[in-house]
Amino acid sequence: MRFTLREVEAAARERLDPVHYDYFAGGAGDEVTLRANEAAFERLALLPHVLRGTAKPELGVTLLGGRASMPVLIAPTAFHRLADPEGERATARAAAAAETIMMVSMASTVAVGDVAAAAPGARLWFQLFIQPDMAFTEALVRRAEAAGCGALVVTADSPVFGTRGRDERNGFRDLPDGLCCENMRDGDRVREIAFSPAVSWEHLDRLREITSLPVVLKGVLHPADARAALDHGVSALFVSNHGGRQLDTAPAAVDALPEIVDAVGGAVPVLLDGGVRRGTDVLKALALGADAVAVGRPVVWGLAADGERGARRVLGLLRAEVEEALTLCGLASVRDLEPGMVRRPW
Ligand SMILES: Cc1cc2nc3c(=O)[nH]c(=O)nc-3n(C[C@H](O)[C@H](O)[C@H](O)COP(=O)(O)O)c2cc1C
Ligand SMILES: CC(C)CC(=O)C(=O)O
Repeated sequence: MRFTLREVEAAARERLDPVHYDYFAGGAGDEVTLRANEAAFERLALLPHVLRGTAKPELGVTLLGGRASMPVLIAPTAFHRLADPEGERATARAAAAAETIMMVSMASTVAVGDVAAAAPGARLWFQLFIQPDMAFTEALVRRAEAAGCGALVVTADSPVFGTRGRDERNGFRDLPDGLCCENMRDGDRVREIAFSPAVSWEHLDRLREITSLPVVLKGVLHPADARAALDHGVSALFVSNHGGRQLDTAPAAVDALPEIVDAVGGAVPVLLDGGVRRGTDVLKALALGADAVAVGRPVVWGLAADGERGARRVLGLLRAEVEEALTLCGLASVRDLEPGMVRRPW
């Protein structure tokens, strides 16, 4: 039995090809940001209340008109079939069982429509790297709409693909034969995902013109960009440094959160990912103003360790930890978390 996310990761590591483990685990540059994401949570202390006379705490949240049974969502990660033959189908079934939202990566190894078909009742959002070829971007949007996705998660932190030393040293460039980015099919070819520094706010405006789906802007760290995003009509902001895989030495996600929350001023929901490994991390992010968090690697570790069951286990562990931490903090609901409950001990 695996009792913590760390144990799930250790089990995944044993089962994965080391090259694929490194792809999932690694970060950009010296992995400063990768380490900082978890370290920043550890540095924060939770200040509990006592004698509140509460009952079993309420964990549910409503985001963009949809409900999640807990404030822990599944961040978009690529290539799930490297971790498990069922790939994103298994992840989506685990998401449906946990009644939480799965963000399906544009680089999924199962097409988004097939992910939806495999997991009736799953709440899916589609992650998009805006392609400079807006006609193809529109085709992707239509696939996401047809699959019933409830939002587009536009990843803005990847004008180029970050350099990950582990992948360079391992020579990991391509997916094994038989696997590809299924959403990138275009007639009888599979397109490469384009990462382009030319993508701008104008592209975001054009995207909003071609779809009525709400847009979640992912990868925002600068408060000025959060304000600009509001001017461009985004429906939610997603504080993220891509799990330390893009700009190394960008701040830890939870350290960047308060300024973004301040800039947003409650106008739209704020999400966060990066380094969430414990229920107490979830409480800290919510106390500092996030409406929900997402986990990337932990779900991949669950998948690699034990397929759909492993992904369910990860989500179940996080749910139990959030519930226990809320109870120990004397809170009746995730909504009762406030900034005064988080301290930097020094
Ligand atoms: C293996 C892997 C693949 C990822 N693929 C994508 C992706 O396709 N699109 C995207 O927007 N973010 C991607 N991310 C970033 C995640 O959405 C998320 O920001 C990050 O994993 C959160 O950090 P955590 O892994 O510490 O939870 C990926 C991250 C990992 C680890
Ligand atoms: C294949 C990539 C699009 C996935 C990604 O964003 C990542 O590896 O961080």
